Amino acid sequence: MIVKINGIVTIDGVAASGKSSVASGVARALEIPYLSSGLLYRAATWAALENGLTFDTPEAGRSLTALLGSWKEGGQPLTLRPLAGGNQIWQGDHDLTELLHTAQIDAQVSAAAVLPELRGWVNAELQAVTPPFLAEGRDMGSTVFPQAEYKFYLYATPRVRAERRVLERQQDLESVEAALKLRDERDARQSAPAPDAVRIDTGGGTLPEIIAQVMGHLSS
Ligand SMILES: Nc1ncnc2c1ncn2[C@@H]1O[C@H](COP(=O)(O)OP(=O)(O)OP(=O)(O)O)[C@@H](O)[C@H]1O
Ligand SMILES: Nc1ccn([C@H]2C[C@H](O)[C@@H](COP(=O)(O)O)O2)c(=O)n1
Repeated sequence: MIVKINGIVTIDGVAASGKSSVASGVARALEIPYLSSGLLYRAATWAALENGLTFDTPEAGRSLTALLGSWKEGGQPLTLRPLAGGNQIWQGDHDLTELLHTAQIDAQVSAAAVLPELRGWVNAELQAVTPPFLAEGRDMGSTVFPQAEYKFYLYATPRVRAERRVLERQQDLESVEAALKLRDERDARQSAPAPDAVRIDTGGGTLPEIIAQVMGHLSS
């Protein structure tokens, strides 16, 4: 059965719960783009670190958004390319995507994402996109697109998520699990999923099965 979406689908969830992988699979099946809000937060964190900005001063948020604004004015904006196979972030003609999934960015991104000015910048970037699309992150169905047609929330135990992550990165299981728990705790202080989202435990199936579960809700 072909499912047609004209509006917005949101997928929120905890770190490494499978948001991007599930979003990519569902977006491909629906033939619509998906937008990774986490990638925008990661890119802004990278920009701050590259330019010696810190996140713990009263002017941190303004300094960071001023930097992003100056890049835009200079014709080198951070740009999200919402490719269905995997989102990319470019600055001018440089693809930054590979630089954004490091342990250093993982450790710093929650501190950047707490800044209201940065949250406003990310939300405005996403809200400028014309539907249909799928948006994934932490607060897509609650704050950014409360009007979404369909909302999902993905979760899994820290151990399941850490076991998956160590397959992608050269790190040991215990430290990955500890870092995920810390990021969960920090992220939960600044963003909450929509209470009306369908909750899916991604530990309960393979990736194709979880994608099929989401598709089942969209077609019913
Ligand atoms: N059943 C499953 N559901 C979702 N992801 C799975 C599943 N099984 C394995 N994975 C794997 O889990 C890993 C983490 O997924 P992904 O990067 O999509 O998560 P994420 O929530 O977007 O992460 P982050 O919050 O760090 O950006 C990927 O390697 C993905 O292939
Ligand atoms: N809607 C969002 C999306 C992301 N963040 C922050 C918090 C995350 O730790 C970080 C990286 O996101 P991920 O790649 O893990 O999806 O970005 C947020 O606060 N709100």
